Amino acid sequence: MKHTPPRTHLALVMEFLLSNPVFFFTALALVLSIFTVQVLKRKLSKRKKYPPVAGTVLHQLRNFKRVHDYMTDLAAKYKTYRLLGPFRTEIYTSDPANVEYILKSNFDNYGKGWYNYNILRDLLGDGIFAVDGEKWRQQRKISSHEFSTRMLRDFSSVIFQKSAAKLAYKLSEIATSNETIEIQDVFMKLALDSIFQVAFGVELDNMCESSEEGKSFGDAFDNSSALTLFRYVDVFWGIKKFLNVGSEALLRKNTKIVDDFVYKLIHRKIEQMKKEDDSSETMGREDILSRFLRVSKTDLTYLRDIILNFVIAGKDTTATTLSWFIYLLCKHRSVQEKISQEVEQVTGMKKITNFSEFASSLSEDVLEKMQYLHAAITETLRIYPAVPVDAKICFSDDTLPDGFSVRKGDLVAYQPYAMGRMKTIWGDDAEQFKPERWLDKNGVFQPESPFKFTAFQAGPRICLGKEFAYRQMKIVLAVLLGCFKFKMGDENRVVTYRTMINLHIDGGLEVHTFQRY
Ligand code: HEM
Repeated sequence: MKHTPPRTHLALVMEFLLSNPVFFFTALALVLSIFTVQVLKRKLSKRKKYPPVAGTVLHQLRNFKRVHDYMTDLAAKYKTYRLLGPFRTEIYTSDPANVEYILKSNFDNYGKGWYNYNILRDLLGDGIFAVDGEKWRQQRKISSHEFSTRMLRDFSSVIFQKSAAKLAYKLSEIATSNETIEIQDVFMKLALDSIFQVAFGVELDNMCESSEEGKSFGDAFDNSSALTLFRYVDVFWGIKKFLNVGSEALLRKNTKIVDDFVYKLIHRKIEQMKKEDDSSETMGREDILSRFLRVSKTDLTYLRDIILNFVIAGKDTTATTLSWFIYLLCKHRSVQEKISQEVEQVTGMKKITNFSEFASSLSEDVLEKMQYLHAAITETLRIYPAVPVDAKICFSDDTLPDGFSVRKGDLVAYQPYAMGRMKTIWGDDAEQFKPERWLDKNGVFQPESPFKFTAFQAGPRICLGKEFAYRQMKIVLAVLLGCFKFKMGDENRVVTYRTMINLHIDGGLEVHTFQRY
């Protein structure tokens, strides 16, 4: 018997195709089109244009102390550029069209991602700052509703007025001595006290340091925030956490103090509310925690995460902005004088001795009339934005409006600090402090596109506390400038920032205060 060698699958397929010409040509066309698509794809991907490489993350590290200015210099050369890093490419843009694209038009493709979540979750949990997708959407929805209620607005205004008056009393003591006061530290304490009271309905009184518990929470809270941010530059943090050593052991200890305090307050509030339910007295508690407890029976961890995220969001941002504002007014005495005059004109009050009464008179209608003050706060944020760089992770390969491509996993950041200094955006006087640039000829504030003025981010994730922050800052500053004059402790000092996530004044700001009249 003739032995026929076994035929391979390929031989069988070829035999079948040759005996069926229709199949043969169809298969040939299919193979050719797949091949053509592959070749085209390869050509197209070769044609992809990536942003110019402006350096590496090592250059960034070498310029760490002045990193925002280093990146501003790069931004003046390239609107969009790349820095190469060991784990990912970092893309920085100051082009408003790109900013609009990543923050709004293609919002779903840019977010916190696993990278940020992993770093932030020990402190922020599943709070709004750390998450994306459905978890974010849900919290954004309930929180924006809460922030827009009249109840919360009125409740928080009273807290801001009281804390501004308290600060005024403290400054009036300094004004009669020849001493200086470190105003950034005072603003930090004031901001924590106010936001904590709005969030939990409890007075910490950090500013006057009268409560031991409040002080130890305040310290632990600051330490946990700083240690969490340290993870961004510490490549060994994961191992240190596993071994519970060094900065990670400290972080665990401090987060525990924060958690114990917060859970105690939540439990206390639940007990209080139960008692009030029994006696049908449910009104009068408008802090965020009470409102959340009333509308939903959510689990305690989630509640802790939601509320603690507000405290983190609202503290350093407001405090640093107030500090830079006072610094800029010390450097620009004529602006300081104009604001004081505006406060005097709008309120009709000149020689103010009762600070509490004056602060209580600062209703929303009164604040609305302070257009120059509004412009000066906005101008401060343009030059010294509380969040100087804000990075997202790209979720899938993409091309930005300027034609530059980005790859999945790349870090893509917009840069409020650099953008605030770009002549292409603000004109030749970009680096000058000029509140007038925000006013029309009738002195009415004119907002800019949020994709140019990016201090509050933009798009669906725009800062939720923007109006809240303006209201707080306007109340505090109207009281301070209605009552006092400010001068730097050391006029010759070169003031600069400390490189952190928020733009703090390095070493704080010592100022002299004087009664206005
Ligand atoms: C000068 C004051 C402030 C500035 C400049 C500012 C700026 C910002 C920026 C840049 C972001 C985006 C951060 C990110 O990418 O995650 C943000 C988000 C946020 N801010 Fe503010 N903020 C200020 C005050 C506040 C205050 C007082 C609150 C609340 C009490 C607040 C609540 C939030 C929240 C909840 C988010 C997260 C929004 C989201 O992811 O959907 N902010 N803010």
